Amino acid sequence: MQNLILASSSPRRKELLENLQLTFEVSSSDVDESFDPALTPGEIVMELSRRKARAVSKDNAASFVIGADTVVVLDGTVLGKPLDKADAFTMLKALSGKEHSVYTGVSIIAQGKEKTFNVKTNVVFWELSDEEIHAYIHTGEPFDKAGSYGIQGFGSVLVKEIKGDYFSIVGLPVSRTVRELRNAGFYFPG
Ligand SMILES: Cc1cn([C@H]2C[C@H](O)[C@@H](COP(=O)(O)OP(=O)(O)OP(=O)(O)O)O2)c(=O)[nH]c1=O
Repeated sequence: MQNLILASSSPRRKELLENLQLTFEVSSSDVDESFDPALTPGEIVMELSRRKARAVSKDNAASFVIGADTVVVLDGTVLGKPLDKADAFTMLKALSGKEHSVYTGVSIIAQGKEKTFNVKTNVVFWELSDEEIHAYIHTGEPFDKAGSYGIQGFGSVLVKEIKGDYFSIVGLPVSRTVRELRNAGFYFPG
């Protein structure tokens, strides 16, 4: 019997895996999310996803463990989650009318083997008025999300174009993840 664990506290990642009707547990641990600023965004999300997966895998060596991490990158600057309303406003104002990249790293640990990859998706925002930004912040949606927006919610209205994998922006590149799980020996019926 194969055991799958999602090493994440993100309700969005849980929902994306649930869509596949997979049976899995959720187990997250507080890992240090600081990173070396000299790393590229792809390296950062891979490093953090690896830390999250390893923290859970160490006590669950027989399971398939998935860790993930998402950041938004605008003109070379890495944007994580906003600290407060003012920080969210600064991020959304900076993203307005521009194209940015969303990087999601995924780490799969299974039977002592580790596979880590990252997926980059570009997103173009409409020009946003200050009123629109304030109204969006008022929804409360930005606060637990990289770049201060959620494309799956009210944030969808801010987005003009997506170039790449929608699911990766939400926090888990589902198809690549399942393909890598299969490569690691996981049986996926779909
Ligand atoms: C850009 C974007 C990010 N996000 C979310 C995905 C992630 O949950 C979050 C980025 O933070 P992460 O640190 O990647 O994840 P997390 O803290 O939510 O969960 P954990 O570390 O336990 O796995 O931003 C959206 O939900 N929608 C979006 O459009």
